[in-house]
This record gives sequence, structure tokens and C-alpha cells, in this order.
Amino acid sequence: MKVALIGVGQAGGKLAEALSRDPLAADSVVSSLAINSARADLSSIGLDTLLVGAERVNGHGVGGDNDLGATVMRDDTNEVIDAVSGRVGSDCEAIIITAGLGGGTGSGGAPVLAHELKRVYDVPVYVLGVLPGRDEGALYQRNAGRSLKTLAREADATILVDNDAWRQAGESMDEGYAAVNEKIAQRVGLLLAAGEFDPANVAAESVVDSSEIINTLREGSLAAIGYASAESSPDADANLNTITSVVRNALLTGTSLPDATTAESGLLIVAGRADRINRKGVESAQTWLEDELGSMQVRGGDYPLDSERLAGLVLLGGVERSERVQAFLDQASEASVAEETPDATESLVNDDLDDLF
Ligand SMILES: Nc1nc2c(ncn2[C@@H]2O[C@H](COP(=O)(O)OP(=O)(O)OP(=O)(O)O)[C@@H](O)[C@H]2O)c(=O)[nH]1
Repeated sequence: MKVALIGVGQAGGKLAEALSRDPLAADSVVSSLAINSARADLSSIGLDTLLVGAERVNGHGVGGDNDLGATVMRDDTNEVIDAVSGRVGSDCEAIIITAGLGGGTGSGGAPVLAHELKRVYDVPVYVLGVLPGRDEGALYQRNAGRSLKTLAREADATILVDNDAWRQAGESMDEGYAAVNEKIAQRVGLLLAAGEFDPANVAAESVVDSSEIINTLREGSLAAIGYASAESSPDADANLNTITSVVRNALLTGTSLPDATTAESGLLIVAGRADRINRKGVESAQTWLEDELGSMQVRGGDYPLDSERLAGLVLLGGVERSERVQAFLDQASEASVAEETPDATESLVNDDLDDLF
């Protein structure tokens, strides 16, 4: 699936950089751009960059104020659309915006950018949005809640990445960020590569094309992505259990949004050497996934990969009702009005969290 990648804010830029460097994503990411209001943060990103809001904040960032993040993006919309227009070619099938939702520039800027891009382009606009970890302060939680609520309305889908998802004891903050960015790049890189429909690719029993990714993401406003892999045997018969167990691990321990096991739709991709992929294993993994997600809309396909390992990738569409989204929105609402909210789907539309615009 060919995409244009736009990172907004510091986390967004680093995530876009990690994804554009991922070997599997190389053919899919046709262009990339990092946008920020902080000049210093842009200087360390190895992508084309664009500074916004120079007139208001003089290159110093917005200091966690996401209303100001939205304002600087809106003020500079013309420059941003100009910079993006050379990067969204006719082969582009989607635009992906990456952003940390807890800060100011990415949190406020990403929904404005999604809104503007949707006015200009027909292709879907997705956001890869990082939720602050549970220990991050009230400002981050509230920012992310307001951003998410606005993104649920403006973007075609927001794939959520929980900064607590893969936290390891003893890791520094920067090491933790780098690990999350790499893991997301690996998952999204594989998803995009698998979505590159190649008719000459006779090795795959059933290929995935970009419309299946788009249809999976169409089923809701929030999404998550999971992955796991294991050593495989040269004998495909011996890989039946390997496939079912990597798919279980991809969903139960490997998702970008822990506890997201209720979804409107799913896409399962099994990657590995074609002669090692056990068809019965793929079918039973797909059935298990349907039961587990409570969805009859689980699509599936293979991605031939020259590796000794077999991998399972799951894309979940419509995870609004999952526990982690509920817990996050409760925390964000408490940070905002000190009140419990009844239901996650409801929180995305009620007035406990203000929209950004
Ligand atoms: N996964 C990940 N999260 C990050 C990274 N850097 C920062 N974050 C998270 O992103 C949020 C802060 O957003 P930033 O991107 O730093 O802020 P910004 O959008 O540049 O906004 P301002 O600094 O306020 O101008 C916090 O929740 C951090 O935990 C990163 O490289 N990877």
C-alpha cells in the first residue's frame, strides 16, 4: 500500500523517521515530511522538514498547549498543503499522519492537518497516534483525550499506540520511546508491504491488497495493530500450532493497545516462507480471531517473506469499546472535569472532553 507519511511534533517526527527507515516499508512509503513548531526538534530528524508557527512561537514549540498547536497548524495551512502537495502522487493510496497525542504540536496539529487533507485529497487519511503512558501527567492525558475525540471525527481512522504497551523495567525514557517506535515501524511496515498487491506474486496462496486494509479500518474510528513471530519448521505440517500460537500472541500480548480484544473487524496476515505456511493453521487462527474479537469480519492473507520465522500480524478496526480506550478516556476526562464517564464510545461524542475545534 503506497502511502505519504507526515510526522507532526517531536514524537510524530521520530515515528515517521523510524517507519520510513523500516526495510519492509521501503517500497510503500513514497514520501515523507516532518512538521513541527520547534526548530531544534526538526534538526535531528532525517526527513524533509517544515517549521510551522514561526510567527507566533519563533521556533520554540508550543510547550504542551494543544490549542496553540492547533492554531499554528491552522495559521500555516497554506504552506503545509503546498509542502504536502508535491508528496501525494497519483500512486498514493493513503496518507498517514504520525503524532504523539499528549504534547502540544502533534496533539493539536494532527486533527487540523487531517481535516485539511481530507478537504483536498480523496484517499483516506489515517493517524498513527501515541497515547501517553498512565504515569504521564494530567496535561498529557487531557491533551490526548481532546485530540483523540477530535481525531475520531476528522480522520478516517486512528491507529492507537499505547506508550505503556511494551514498557520494560529499567529502561530509560528515550530507550523506551525508541523501542516503541521500532516496534510500530515493524508492524506498520509489514502491514503496508503486505498490502502491496503484486499479481506476479505467485508464491502467496492468498494475497492482501490495500482495499482490505482500507475496509478493515473503515469499520470504526479507532484501530490497533498486533504482531508476534516464532521459529518455524521446514515441514509445513509441523507449523500448524506455530501459526495458531503466533496469532494468539499477536493479539493477546503483542498489540499496540493492550487489552484491545473487542473489535468490529480484523485483518490477519501470516508472513513467512510460502512453503512453511500451514493452511489449516491459518484457517483455525482466523476462526479463533473471529471468536475472540466477536467479529465475523476477519479478513486474511499471506505475505511471503524469506525468513526462518513465521509471523502473525493483526489489524483491528473499531476498538472503541476496548478496555484500554475506556480506561484512557476515563483518565482523560478526570483530568479535565474530575468526572467518570459512562462509556468509551459515548466519551468520544459527549461534552466531558472539549473538542479542539
Ligand atoms: N512513542 C513515542 N512517544 C514519544 C516520543 N517522544 C515523545 N513521546 C510522547 O509524546 C508525548 C509528547 O509529545 P511530543 O511529540 O513530545 O510533543 P510535541 O507534539 O512536539 O508538542 P510540544 O513539545 O508541546 O510543542 C508524550 O506523551 C510522550 O510520552 C517518541 O519518540 N516515541
